[in-house]
Amino acid sequence: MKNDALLQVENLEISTITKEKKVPLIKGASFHIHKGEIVALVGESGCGKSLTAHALVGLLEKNCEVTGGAIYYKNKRLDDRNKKDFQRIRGREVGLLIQESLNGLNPLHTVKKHIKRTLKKHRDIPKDKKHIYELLQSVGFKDPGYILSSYPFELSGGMRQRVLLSLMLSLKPSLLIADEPTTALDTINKEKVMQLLKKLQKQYGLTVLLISHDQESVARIADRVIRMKKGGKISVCS
Ligand SMILES: Nc1ncnc2c1ncn2[C@@H]1O[C@H](COP(=O)(O)OP(=O)(O)OP(=O)(O)O)[C@@H](O)[C@H]1O
Repeated sequence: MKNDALLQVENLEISTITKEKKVPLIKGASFHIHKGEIVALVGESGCGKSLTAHALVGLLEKNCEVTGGAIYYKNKRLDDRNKKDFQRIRGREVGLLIQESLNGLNPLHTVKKHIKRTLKKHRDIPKDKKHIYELLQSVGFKDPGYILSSYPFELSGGMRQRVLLSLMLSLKPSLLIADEPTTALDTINKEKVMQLLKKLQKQYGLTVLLISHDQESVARIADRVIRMKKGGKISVCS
């Protein structure tokens, strides 16, 4: 394995397991990400991008398993960890931003409550007003006070997506996996979220695995684009 990679995926195989048999869904997926890089993983619908993303954070569905290959994160095997280990790694080390996360915003809670609840889970992260304001400013909000007092339904899709991103970033993950982070957004908001990721990469050295079926939109901000073929094989696009 390449020792200087933050994440190294080698010959990954993910299968569905039933009582009778194991059916591979992806096979032979290999790629790596260096610290501070934005790598876009593209490929047609159903090729296995989301499965890969979920395997990286230990969130495969119950009927799926990593059945071959290896995942290394900071030079340590990741795929053989137990549930508890993954809970510790998720959020603080590796953050996963998915479309469905938007549904995770509680309509009865203000943004302030969402942020406080996220921060409360981690003792060593600053929770003062200045820090929270900076966090919201870092995702492009010019009036954090207004956003903090808002409920999710009072915000646009793009704003909610940026609130989610701020929740993820508050935990300072070493690696952010963003799976189709802009699907529900219009073109202007799509571009805003993309540019924001680029800005965060430059400012904070954020490392991002950006998953999308839309190569054109992610290629603009990615340092490298890799393509997954149906069945899992990965080739380098640029
Ligand atoms: N829990 C599961 N059980 C059985 N098959 C699954 C499961 N999850 C995914 N698959 C299958 O694995 C393949 C890859 O799915 P995946 O969701 O990773 O595709 P994708 O590349 O992310 O597609 P999209 O761009 O549409 O999100 C698909 O054929 C899908 O039907």
